[in-house]
Amino acid sequence: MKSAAARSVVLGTAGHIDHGKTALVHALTGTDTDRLPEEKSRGITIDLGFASLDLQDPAGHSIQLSLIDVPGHHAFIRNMLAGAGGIDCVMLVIAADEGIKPQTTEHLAICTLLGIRHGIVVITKQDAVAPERLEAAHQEVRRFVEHTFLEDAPVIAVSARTGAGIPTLKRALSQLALSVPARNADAILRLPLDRAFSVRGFGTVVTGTLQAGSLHVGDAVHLQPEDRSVRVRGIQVHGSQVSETHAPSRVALNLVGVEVAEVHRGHTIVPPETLSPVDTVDVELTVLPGMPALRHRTTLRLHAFTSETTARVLLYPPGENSAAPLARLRLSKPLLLTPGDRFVLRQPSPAITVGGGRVLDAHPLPRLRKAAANAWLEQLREAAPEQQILLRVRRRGLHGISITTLSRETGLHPDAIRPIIAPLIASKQLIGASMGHATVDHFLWPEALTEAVELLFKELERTEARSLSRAELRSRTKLEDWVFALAAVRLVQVKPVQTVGNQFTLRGAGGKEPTEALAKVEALYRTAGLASPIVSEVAATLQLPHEEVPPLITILIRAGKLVRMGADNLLIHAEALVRLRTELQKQRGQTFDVGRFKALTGLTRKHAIPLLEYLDGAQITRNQNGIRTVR
Ligand SMILES: Nc1nc2c(ncn2[C@@H]2O[C@H](COP(=O)(O)OP(=O)(O)OP(=O)(O)O)[C@@H](O)[C@H]2O)c(=O)[nH]1
Repeated sequence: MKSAAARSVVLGTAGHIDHGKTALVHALTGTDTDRLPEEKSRGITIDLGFASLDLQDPAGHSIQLSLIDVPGHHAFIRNMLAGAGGIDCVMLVIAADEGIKPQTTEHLAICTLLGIRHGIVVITKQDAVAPERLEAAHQEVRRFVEHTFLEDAPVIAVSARTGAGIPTLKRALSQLALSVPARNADAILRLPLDRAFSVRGFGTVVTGTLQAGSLHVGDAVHLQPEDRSVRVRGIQVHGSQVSETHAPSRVALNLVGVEVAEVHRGHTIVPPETLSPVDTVDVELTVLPGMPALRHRTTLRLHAFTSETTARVLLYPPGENSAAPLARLRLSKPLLLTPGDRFVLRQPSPAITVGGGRVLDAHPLPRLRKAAANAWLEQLREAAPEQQILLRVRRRGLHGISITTLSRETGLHPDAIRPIIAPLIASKQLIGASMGHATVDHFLWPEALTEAVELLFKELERTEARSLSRAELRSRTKLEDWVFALAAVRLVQVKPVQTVGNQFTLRGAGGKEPTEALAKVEALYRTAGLASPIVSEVAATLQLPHEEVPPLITILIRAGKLVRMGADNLLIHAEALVRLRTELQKQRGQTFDVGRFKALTGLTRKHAIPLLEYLDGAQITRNQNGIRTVR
């Protein structure tokens, strides 16, 4: 964020055609913002114009005012909207001779819909009217701004032609700039582009009003909605080369990695892998006074920042706040939107502004029932930032949410989310997990953890063996790795479950009353004696599901019924081993090699070798160069 000594504020003009906006910007800054030949020949503004004004606050600190001059002609409202979408405050221009006209009203309404709360009213062309008319214009203006955000704004009469009133206006603009609150420093870098052109020797240059964050020369950024990587080769702010710039500011960027034909107004620059375009948003609507209520399934034009698209309005059932109905907007083209973003809705024909609104959620969950989504939005719309985070974690249920997704959903930088979420974790309103990283970066609603534990427990109860390996339990419950890890820890704390290695077993399972499958497996090994089956053969022989056998074997090993031969997959029933041991003890001191052992026992080499190694390990035989002696 910039220091108070170099405050930067973006001011937009607004007002009816020919009321003197461009002339006023020229009188204030010396810049003629009408640059297009058609603008010159027709004497009207068609597209946005840009200028800057260096002011000082009473303490002598400099204020840089970026001015965006917008067209007043009703045919160019979409250009006006592209400019007004990113301003901090407005200068509503009204000609003394004409007074309030249709676009005076429409522009003020648009500024209100865009959430602009600071501004100034300028009565222009004071030189062209008699003092009585000027006085009447003043009164007309005062009545006009009653009950609007400009109600208490200064109203200053000027003449761009004679320069009268301009010094007073400059002082009022300094005051206005000081009253504008600083931009949200927690928001993710975002630069909606309003122009793209090519400059000989440099290549692609884009311009826009930096809404949030900072840009530095050399930054790797993404161009949305194409999600294209580009690099910032150079930055200019009001004609001066700079190495970095901070929101809010008017910036021109020289980009590497994109041709001029591939980038245009409506594209947005964001940091890589952060914000992404969306085509469905849940919003709070505002309908302008005098306009009929919006109908379900109406199609309108939506304007947000420098973007526009067609939006289909799907109304939620009317709630308590009938002045601001909730709706889902389906956009015909993905746009970059985050909660809190304002937008304007226009009817295509006749082209009029009907309303606008505020984005509540740009990532609605798919397949969520309408009533549930509606209830959630009703809570969200009034919620403070920390409550919003709680609501967002809670609605993810068993899936929980990562800090990256939370950042994308809220539009807030992860570093801004962490201090909000840390007290929520400390007070146990949320559960945090660190997936092997130093920082906690995944979050879960406490009741979701309880639910996950129940899921694991039920899964164990459902299996015949009452025992499952970690991998099997995880794949059956289909929980995210990190949620499973949290639930597995909690499972053994709160449920009658024990773990041995990677095996989860219900306590008491495999005890006095062996289950049917357990008995079958044991019987198979008992009958086989030393020539026992390998594990994969057990499932086939007994026609058991493949994955159920290892847990049963684990239970039998733990119960002392089966003995594992070394690291091999060979298991032998304990009774067969006892018989062999008794047999060998009768032959103490005798020697034999592998071949003789095979002949005596009838075993193949595959069985004989691990069994002999087991006997050596158990100190029943001693091995000297392949010749065993019975101890
Ligand atoms: N007498 C007088 N004429 C003015 C004054 N300001 C502007 N004009 C004239 O009014 C006409 C329109 O002025 P602009 O500044 O182009 O009006 P605008 O509001 O920018 O028009 P659009 O951008 O097309 O909406 C021009 O002929 C100006 O010379 C003023 O203070 N006094």
